Formats: sequence, structure tokens, C-alpha cells
Amino acid sequence: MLEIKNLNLKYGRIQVIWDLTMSIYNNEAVGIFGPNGAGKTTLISSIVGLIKPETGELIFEGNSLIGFKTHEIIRKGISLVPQERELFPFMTVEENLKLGAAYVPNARNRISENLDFVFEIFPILKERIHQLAGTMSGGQQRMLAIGRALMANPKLLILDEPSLGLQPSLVIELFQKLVEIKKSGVSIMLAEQNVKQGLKVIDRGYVLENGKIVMEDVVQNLANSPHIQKSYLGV
Ligand SMILES: Nc1ncnc2c1ncn2[C@@H]1O[C@H](COP(=O)(O)OP(=O)(O)OP(=O)(O)O)[C@@H](O)[C@H]1O
Repeated sequence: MLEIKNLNLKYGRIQVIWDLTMSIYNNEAVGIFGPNGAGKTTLISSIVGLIKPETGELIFEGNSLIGFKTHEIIRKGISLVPQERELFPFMTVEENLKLGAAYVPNARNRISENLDFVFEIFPILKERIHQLAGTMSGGQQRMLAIGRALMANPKLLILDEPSLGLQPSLVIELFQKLVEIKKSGVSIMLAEQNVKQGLKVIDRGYVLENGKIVMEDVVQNLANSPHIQKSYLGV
């Protein structure tokens, strides 16, 4: 589904991503684990057209993404839940959700089906449908941000540290929702520092350190790896 080949990304003269190659298959949940500043957000920004690669390829369903604008990339089926929630706090839950479909003609024709899907996964959003987004708790706002991304009808949902700032019980609840979303047929790319919970969601993962992939494996092998256990799980 998504193939990234020999990607190099720079901010000015400072190189942040080095010769990165990775892939995501249909119906797969893939983790990108790494500490603060490893380059996860930068990598994601390049996929959704916010940063132009220095060199390398970004291929989605056989076609290059390079040169396309973010809204065009969303239309192709990639939806991002950014680290900053980017909700409209003075708009209701319903208005925020509907805006998620705004850029995508296919999704605009499926608003009520997609709303039903989002409410099935996050029933709390249905209960709070007329509430202003900014008055909801952090966890509920995170659910709304994911719901909004789902309203664009994505084939691939990219999440940039969805656990950030949430209490542990909410992280567990939220990540169970990600498993449900994956079961519905949406592929997932999960960038996370919370490896312990992230491992419960993914099929396969990459470890990104200082802009380079230092490990790539299926979830069981990652969970059993001494490097992961020592550096990320505190074992
Ligand atoms: N706009 C920018 N200009 C210059 N350097 C940047 C910019 N954004 C990020 N960086 C640098 O690029 C590196 C990677 O940052 P990035 O945000 O991609 O990491 P990350 O793994 O997503 O970490 P975090 O979880 O903190 O977002 C860091 O050294 C950071 O300081």
C-alpha cells in the first residue's frame, strides 16, 4: 500500500531522516517507535506532503505522492491525526466530524454512513454530538480527532503520538479503538513513544532513532528484543 524508499529529509542544512526505507501493506497496523526528536513527525509530514523530500520515493498504491498537496493526498486515501489536535474548539462535535469529509468528494457522499461508523467506534461522540469540541476532556478530544480523520474515508490512517498527554487508562481504551478500526479494513501507521501500549495495536514495527531505522520486525520479535525491552519497556 505505502512504500517509502531511500528517503532523505532535511530542514535547511540539517538532515533529519537518513535513507529510510519502509512499507505498509493492506490491512496492516505498523508502528514507528522512537524517542522524542527521532524524526517521526518529520517522516509523517513528508508522507502527507508538508515537507518535500531531498531524495527518495513515497509511493501509495503504486503512484508517487511527491509533488502533491496535502488535500490531494487525503483524497487518495491517507488521513492524518496530527500531534496537535487541530480541532475547531468553538464548533460542535458534529461540525468537526463533518469537516473531516470536506476535502474528499467520495467522503462527502458518504457522510451519514461514515458518521455511523465513527459513532459505532466512539459512542461517546454520539452522546456529545452537540457539545463544543473545546469543552470536552483531552481523551474525548483525541477520539474526536481520530473520528474526524476517519470521516475522510481513509485507506491508511496515520496517527502521530495519539497517547500524548493522556492518562494510562485512556491510552489503553484509545488503543483498543485502533484495533477495532484496523479490523474494519483501515491500515494504520502509528508513531509512538509509548511502545508498551503500541505493541498491543501493531502487526509489525520499525524503530527510528536519530533519523535512521535501527530495527524492523513483527510484533512478537519486537516485544522480545533486548533493545526494545531495555530502551523502551524499562525491563
Ligand atoms: N521545523 C523544523 N525546523 C528545524 N528542525 C526541526 C523542525 N522540526 C523538527 N526539527 C528537528 O528534527 C528532528 C526530528 O524531529 P521530529 O519532530 O520529527 O521528531 P519526533 O520523533 O516526531 O519527536 P516528537 O515526538 O518530539 O515530535 C529533531 O531534532 C527536531 O529538533
